Amino acid sequence: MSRPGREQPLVLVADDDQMIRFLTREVLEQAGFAVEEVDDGRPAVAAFARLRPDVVLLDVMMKEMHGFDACAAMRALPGGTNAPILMITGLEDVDSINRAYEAGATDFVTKPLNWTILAHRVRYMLRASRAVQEVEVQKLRLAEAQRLAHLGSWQWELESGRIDWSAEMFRLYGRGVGEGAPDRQSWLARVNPEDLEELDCACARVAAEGGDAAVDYRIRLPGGGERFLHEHIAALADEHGQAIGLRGTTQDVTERKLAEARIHYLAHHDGLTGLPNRGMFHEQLSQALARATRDGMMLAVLFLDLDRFKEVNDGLGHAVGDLLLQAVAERLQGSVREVDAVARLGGDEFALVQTSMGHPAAAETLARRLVEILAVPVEVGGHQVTVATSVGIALFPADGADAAQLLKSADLALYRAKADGRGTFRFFEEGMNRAVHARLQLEQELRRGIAQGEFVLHYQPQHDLATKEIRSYEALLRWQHPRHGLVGPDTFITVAEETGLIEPLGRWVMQQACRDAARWLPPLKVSVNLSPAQFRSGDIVAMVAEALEAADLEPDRLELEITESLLLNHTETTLSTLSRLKAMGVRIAMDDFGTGYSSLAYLWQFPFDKLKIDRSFIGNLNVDRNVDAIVAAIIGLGHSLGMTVTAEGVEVEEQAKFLESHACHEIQGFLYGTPAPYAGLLAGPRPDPKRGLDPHEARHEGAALRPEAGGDARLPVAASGRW
Ligand SMILES: Nc1nc2c(ncn2[C@@H]2O[C@H](COP(=O)(O)O[C@H]3[C@@H](O)[C@H](n4cnc5c(=O)[nH]c(N)nc54)O[C@@H]3COP(=O)(O)O)[C@@H](O)[C@H]2O)c(=O)[nH]1
Repeated sequence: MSRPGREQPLVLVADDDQMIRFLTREVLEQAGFAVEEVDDGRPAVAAFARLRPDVVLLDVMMKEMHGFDACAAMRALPGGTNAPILMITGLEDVDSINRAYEAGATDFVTKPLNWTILAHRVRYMLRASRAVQEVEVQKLRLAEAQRLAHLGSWQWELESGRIDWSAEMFRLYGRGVGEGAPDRQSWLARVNPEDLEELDCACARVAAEGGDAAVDYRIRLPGGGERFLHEHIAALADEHGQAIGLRGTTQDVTERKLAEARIHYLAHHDGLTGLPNRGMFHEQLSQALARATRDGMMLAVLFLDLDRFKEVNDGLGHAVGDLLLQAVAERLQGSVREVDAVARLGGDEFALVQTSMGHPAAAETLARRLVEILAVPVEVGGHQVTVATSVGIALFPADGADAAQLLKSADLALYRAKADGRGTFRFFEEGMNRAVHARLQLEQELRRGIAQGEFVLHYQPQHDLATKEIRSYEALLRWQHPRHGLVGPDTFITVAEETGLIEPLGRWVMQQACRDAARWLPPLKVSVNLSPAQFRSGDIVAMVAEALEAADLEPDRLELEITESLLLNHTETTLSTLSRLKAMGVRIAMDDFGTGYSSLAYLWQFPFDKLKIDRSFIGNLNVDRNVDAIVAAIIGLGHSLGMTVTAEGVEVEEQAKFLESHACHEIQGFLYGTPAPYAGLLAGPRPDPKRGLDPHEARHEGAALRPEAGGDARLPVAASGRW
């Protein structure tokens, strides 16, 4: 029962009467206490400070400092607040007793002392003191635990309105611990008005019905800012079970709430642009649909896709691609009303809900504006980037009754916008579904056809107009479809380009054409068509070099036909690729010349080896004088620039005569030979015993009608390793 490190409890006895001190010591030592004596108030205070006794017996009447003052002084010392101090008064008057309590005495006894019960009295005091100490320790521990857990506690007496707060409650509310408990009004004034009703109702319910309740609410801190609190409220009942008050525990859950809010945000927003993601857009659209149904209004779903975003990503890097997407998101947000929702659905796809519309024209106006705004070049990562945007529009209620259906319709409309030339918008129409379905089927078929090796090359000769000798063959792709027969490239090239299948397909064409040409006698050449999509994906220079090397074909026997559309975008990159190909020794031909918008500008920028006059001009030769003049001018241009001029689509003798009279170098067309399988070429020329065809004797007539021999121009099946 004594202090730690002390075997017996120590009693400090302060009395100026030596006899009393002696007798007290005798009694207490016999009862198992250790005793320290002093004869006045001042040494008593000093001894208290030094020894920290477990109990003090303090006489009131002493010479220098009486017991009241000594008691008050001890209380002010460390450890003095709860120390058990027994005052010994000689006077049994009320005034002395009051003074003793006022000075802080724990209890008092009067003289003459009853020696029999003194030791018991001291023991009880000591026990009571220990209990108080224990409670104090527990309170401190509880306060510390509450502080660590940000857990406050409070009690509210209903009748008096008195509210007690624990120290942590003050801290939670951003107030000084000693500031004094609040009243109901000042407490609730701190609660966020949006949450007040819920908290107030919960308190009222518990007060009226008993039991408990839990509420989450926000409070406003004195210095600004908010804190989230979790409140557990329980009723305080009297012995009859009647509610006399409320008590509660209050926990700071700000961090958890913020983390939850962050998780919720991340789950519903796109990390790159901060826009709502697909899931949230679905929710927003469903809510907008519910409102539109209720108000009998129209709404529009606009589905946006950036045209050629992949080129930016691949060409300038993903960091630039990301910046571009952020810039697009900003522009989109800046172009819609606050009530309209904008979202990034993934990749370069964005979507928008336009609400409260009276007429479809509003959606058209918005779509037009978006196409325009997004077409303005963006400065990202030191690059001026221009992307066009295609927009598909679906209207509610006409094009779908729910979010999923509307999105599908808008997607189909987008698909049409892209197919119709990009950088434009289209409204959903019945029938789009069927068209898209057919296109998807074609894509699947194409994949299967590639895997099965169903593609073959046909060759069409290009004749020297003066000598009538074949200068080269143009390789033209055909699909030997198991059900549809021989399918021309116009049916599938666009889908191959859009799906990226043009890359493996084009690679195979290049390899096969080089392999075939290597079997012809020099200088017979082969022309291969290149799609702009092939320039966008992969390294075309390496692809050509590999094909030449694998076939052991001299580069100057390969001619690459490109169209003006290739030069419309990223001219600099494309021109540099073309220059690298030309530097390898490969010849470059401008196909379909005259059909583009700025043909002449391209001629000035790149030294093409050949110009192929588009067959739309040749078909109108001798029919339209203007066409005659244009064709004559193109031939003259080719002569001046030192380029070979080839006329495509020559079908009748008169056309050939016109071209001959204007010194056109080469002609290609059904008049001199239709495209035919490789084996069909043998119909005219005599094969070279060592290598293949002799071009000077080669004639190509009716070859297409001949059955294919050997099928060596077929696309190899996947097992060949290249696929
Ligand atoms: N990227 C690739 N494109 C290719 C490849 N193979 C072909 N193509 C392109 O597909 C388009 C259609 O080609 P095709 O159906 O083969 O038509 C060619 C000829 O058959 C046709 N032609 C030739 N002479 C005449 C004629 O006298 N009259 C007439 N009506 N048509 C004729 O012209 C097409 C060749 O044109 P061009 O390429 O412009 O020289 C076509 O655009 C092909 O380029 C491929 O492997 N990759």
